[in-house]
Amino acid sequence: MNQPRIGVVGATGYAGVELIRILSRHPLLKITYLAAQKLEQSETYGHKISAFRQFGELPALEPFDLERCLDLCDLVFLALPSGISGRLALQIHHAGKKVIDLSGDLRLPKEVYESWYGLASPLTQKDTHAVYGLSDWQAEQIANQSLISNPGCYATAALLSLLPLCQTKLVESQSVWVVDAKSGSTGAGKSPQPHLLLSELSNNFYPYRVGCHQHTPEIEQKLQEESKQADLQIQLTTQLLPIPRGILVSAYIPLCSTISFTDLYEIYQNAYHDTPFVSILPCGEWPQIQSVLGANTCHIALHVDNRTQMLQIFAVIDNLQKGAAGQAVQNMNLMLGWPMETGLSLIGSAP
Ligand SMILES: NC(=O)C1=CN([C@@H]2O[C@H](COP(=O)(O)OP(=O)(O)OC[C@H]3O[C@@H](n4cnc5c(N)ncnc54)[C@H](OP(=O)(O)O)[C@@H]3O)[C@@H](O)[C@H]2O)C=CC1
Ligand SMILES: CC(=O)N[C@@H](CCC(=O)OP(=O)(O)O)C(=O)O
Repeated sequence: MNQPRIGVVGATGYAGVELIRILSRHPLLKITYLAAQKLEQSETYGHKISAFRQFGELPALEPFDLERCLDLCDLVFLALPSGISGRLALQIHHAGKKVIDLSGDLRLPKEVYESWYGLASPLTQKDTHAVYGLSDWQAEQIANQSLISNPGCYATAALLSLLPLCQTKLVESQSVWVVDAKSGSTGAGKSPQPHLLLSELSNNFYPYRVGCHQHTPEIEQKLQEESKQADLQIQLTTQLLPIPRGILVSAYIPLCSTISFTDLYEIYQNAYHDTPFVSILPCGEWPQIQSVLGANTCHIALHVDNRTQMLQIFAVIDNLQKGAAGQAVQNMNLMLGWPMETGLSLIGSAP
């Protein structure tokens, strides 16, 4: 079989570069199209992104052109800002190509998207719904699909932490689940913004978009679907850490019945027994962002507090890997019928 031809649009952004880092080592495909926006003319990728300086096997980086993208690709990753990405994803998909959209544009119903993102949704009534690409949770639903909406970074860490609870009777119906989430600065993309200056960010740490973060409905939607509790809510706090990469989610969940650590651990092990990318840590071990940097992995730790009748659940991911490019490549592997770990590292880069 010919190797599938793969394109990346948004190839100079943080998620795009991470995609190309992974795809350039993937054994079963050929990268045939790399595009961004602010380019006068085509140039070598290594000239623009110096980490690739000596890597001469990539196509030239071009200003995006839809016709060329359709001519040159069988499957396209869109790593573009929300508000731009979804519309292009639908155009490319309607032209018969497989698409993985990393933006928030196709993750939510039209009205919900418009109220949380403050942008016009690209969805119309007749659009095929994209499949939500939470690959470690629903690999079967992703296999052989042609339009995937890749989850948000906070949403990935939160959902991997919380979804196994949805199939138990451990939690109060109508309870509010507290999700305290912290991210490194690459989560905000590479566009210059004052709050991302070294002098603002270093030696600093603070919450942002409290009460209105766009991943709130994305997380609630999936939890409600899996628990069949339409009123389940989360209280999400997002915070900016003075590090470039990584997310730590700490979730606090009221219990309505008691459970031992061993039984809870078994529920989580069973939930992720099919994936090599999610590890449940043994009793008393706590996850560290450093352990997942550069890898498409998620480490989850559990604590049952019998004193307060609460569960504490902690998860770490690399926002650019499991939270974006790594999960997107895992989704591609599933879509194309390949083993889902193909081309993906299981080992973090730290220390
Ligand atoms: N960063 C992260 O951790 C995560 C990001 N995401 C999502 O992935 C997407 C990309 O994020 P990120 O890489 O951080 O963003 P960046 O701002 O770092 O990169 C955006 C990329 O899109 C390109 N671009 C922008 N507008 C256009 C256009 N009209 N036509 C062609 N190319 C265009 C930019 O090129 P140029 O510079 O030439 O304009 C750049 O290559 C976003 O939707 C984001 O929400 C999802 C999960 C995690
Ligand atoms: C640190 C930081 O700013 N992180 C980003 C997360 C980016 C992301 O995943 O956003 P989408 O929903 O558009 O994909 C944020 O909080 O908006």
